Amino acid sequence: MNYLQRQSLQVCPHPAALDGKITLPGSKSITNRALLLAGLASGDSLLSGALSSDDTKYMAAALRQLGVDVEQTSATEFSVKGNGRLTSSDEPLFLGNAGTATRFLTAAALLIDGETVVDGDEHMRERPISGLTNTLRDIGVSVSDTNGCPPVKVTSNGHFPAQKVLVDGSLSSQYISAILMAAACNDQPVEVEVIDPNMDARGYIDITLAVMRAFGAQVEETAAGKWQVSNTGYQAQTYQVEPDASAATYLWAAERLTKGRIDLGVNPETLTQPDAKAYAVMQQFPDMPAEVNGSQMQDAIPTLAVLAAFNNTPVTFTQIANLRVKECDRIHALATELNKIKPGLASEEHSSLTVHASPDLVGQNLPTEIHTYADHRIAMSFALAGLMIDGITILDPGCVAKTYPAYWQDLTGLGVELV
Ligand SMILES: O=C(O)C1=C[C@@H](OP(=O)(O)O)[C@@H](O)[C@H](O)C1
Ligand SMILES: C=C(OP(=O)(O)O)C(=O)O
Repeated sequence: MNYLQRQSLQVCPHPAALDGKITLPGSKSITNRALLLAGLASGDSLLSGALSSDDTKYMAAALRQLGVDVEQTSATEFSVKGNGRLTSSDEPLFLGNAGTATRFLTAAALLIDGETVVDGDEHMRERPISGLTNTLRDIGVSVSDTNGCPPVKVTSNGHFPAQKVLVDGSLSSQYISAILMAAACNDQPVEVEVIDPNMDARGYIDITLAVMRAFGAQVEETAAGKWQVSNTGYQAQTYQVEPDASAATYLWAAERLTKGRIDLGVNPETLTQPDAKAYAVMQQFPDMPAEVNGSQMQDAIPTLAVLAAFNNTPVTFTQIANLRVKECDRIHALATELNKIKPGLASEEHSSLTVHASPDLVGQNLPTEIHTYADHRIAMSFALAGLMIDGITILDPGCVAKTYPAYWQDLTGLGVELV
């Protein structure tokens, strides 16, 4: 059954314990960093445990356009043959709605001699990139964006033009990651500093630094939010990608909701991605705390919010304003769809979301069509509500292909019925 092509899927309730074993997809964040750095390196890299999904396919295709020989050699492996530089493409790079690929390649375009156009689908064209394009402009790069969003055009002579860069990462940490990764290919060391060192999603910067170092870069954090990036370039590697922590959150939540045991083959404490922090919060279910600061585990908030609908007491997720500029306005989408299930179930503020817990929802018949806003995380998280409530239908279930194409199959493998 190809669930990705269905217009809708109804999730049949499965209040009994979900038990089984799932092999998680590889981390999107790490796969797209490793693909880029392998592409910037000279020599043959092999990435294993990698994610094969829309986001990584767009990154791989763009790198091919830029002269890198990238081949997906199995469901979880990419072979990447780089020649130490990217070459200009006559055609725009089309990156769908992959924020990582779009932001990382916009900064990498500095290393390309010529003109590079970075574009995405209609959703990506509404996601801000001006924090990054303004930074590039400040260091003398000729760059244009479209009302602060893609398409972006970068014209460069192939050299990173500055030794000091100040980045505003307040709307997306990906801008900072993008600059850091490109900086190692300068012919001089570069100092990268963020305007606010108490940034959201700091854990993604740590992932960037880890993958950079794995590919031979030398980066030192000289003060909070300030890094000295040496001009090492990158070396080809055999590299193992860790499983995706954000994908794991759906299964951790399914386990808590159904009091089951799903073997994901990985200890949450060993995962380096920010969303692994959500595991500890979920372990407190059905008594999750009244306030959860979401700034350092942003992609896990849809999962936690749907779980919170079944908590014993209300939960407010704070410091999550950036959720408004993800694949959709996730605060609004979560509030709207939770309220469709039961009016008053959620309320939103600019940078927070309160889920007014209602454990009595379990076992009720509440026919509800969940609009998913082309957002994989809205689809995957609301499927969890379908395990507990009769009548939950997920519209456009194919949107999960962005990061977890096997999601529906994996649920059915655990015994969940989808109609
Ligand atoms: O760097 C990354 O891999 C990511 C950073 C986060 O985005 P922002 O930096 O835009 O908050 C996160 O939401 C996204 O899924 C992946
Ligand atoms: C925000 C996300 O993705 P992107 O990499 O497109 O920013 C996400 O996967 O939740």
